[in-house]
Amino acid sequence: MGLLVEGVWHDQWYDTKTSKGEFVRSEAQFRNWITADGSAGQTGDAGFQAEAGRYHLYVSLACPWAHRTLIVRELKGLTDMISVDVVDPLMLEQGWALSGDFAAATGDSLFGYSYLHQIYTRDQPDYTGRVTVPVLWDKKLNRIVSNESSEIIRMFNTAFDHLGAREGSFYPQALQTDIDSVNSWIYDKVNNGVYRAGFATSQEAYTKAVTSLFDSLDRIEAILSSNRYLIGEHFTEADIRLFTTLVRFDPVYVTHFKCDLRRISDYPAISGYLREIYQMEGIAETVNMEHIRHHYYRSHSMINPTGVISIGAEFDLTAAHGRDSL
Ligand SMILES: N[C@@H](CCC(=O)N[C@@H](CS)C(=O)NCC(=O)O)C(=O)O
Repeated sequence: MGLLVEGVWHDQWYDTKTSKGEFVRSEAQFRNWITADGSAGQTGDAGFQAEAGRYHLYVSLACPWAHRTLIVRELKGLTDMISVDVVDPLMLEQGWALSGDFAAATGDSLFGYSYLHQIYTRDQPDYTGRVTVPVLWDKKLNRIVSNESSEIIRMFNTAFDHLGAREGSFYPQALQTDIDSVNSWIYDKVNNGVYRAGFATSQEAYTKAVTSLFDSLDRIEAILSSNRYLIGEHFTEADIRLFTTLVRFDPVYVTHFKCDLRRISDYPAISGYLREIYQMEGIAETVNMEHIRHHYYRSHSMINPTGVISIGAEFDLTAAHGRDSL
């Protein structure tokens, strides 16, 4: 675990000293957008026109943020248009590695690099910042388009539609206000909340994060008790974003991140909802529990110095979900 400072790799854990033990996630720095016609998107440069075969994703199968991009790529039918490399599950002294030495890890098919930080410095030799997944790479311009998953899924959602992507939007115009509002508290308290609990280095910071996490899961349980999805009957990107956290919750976050007030299996509506999404066509193939469990338990040595992987609670994702009646 580490970061680049002016293009040089430094092995260091997150600094929580200046934030009273709170984990504060840094902003992603590459914020260009692929668009249908190559015009500039909401931020960044123009010139990233949607083209089949031009773009490449670097993901970790362990990472909930990268997982979102894999799901939208799959559901939008973009698997033949956008290629993917999968990093090794363990993120150690050199950060994300590309040895390919683990089932389903691919190595780097573009450059044969050993570490993801080499992709960052290939684009920006003096880059300062964290080296995170996902990374969306442009094979034509040899540049990083984006390393922000929330924006990558929006590009996948529409930019390739005229090239034959599957129809339908996970962020339809009429629902955008509702989706944005749900995303904002779920991001802060749940998606990032588990990390704020797990990476806290003070009791106060941990208690604050874990309390708002479970208050929010209670709120989600109430919503899902009468609604099939977060936004009524519409399955949207808000559900995809929540799913990638939920599927890691009982197997990892409960024990490894000390999110142990309740388990997802204690929430009937959320459990059914998690199962339903897992069972949607194409989703189960994006879930790799080996990568997930190896990554967390073996990469965060300051949380789990022995590297022992817990046995994990039983939870059958393939059991009947019972959500049809909603
Ligand atoms: N804002 C980013 C966050 C991505 C992120 O933090 N990914 C984690 C893996 S789950 C990572 O690569 N962490 C490495 C690090 O922080 O050094 C996004 O949503 O794309």
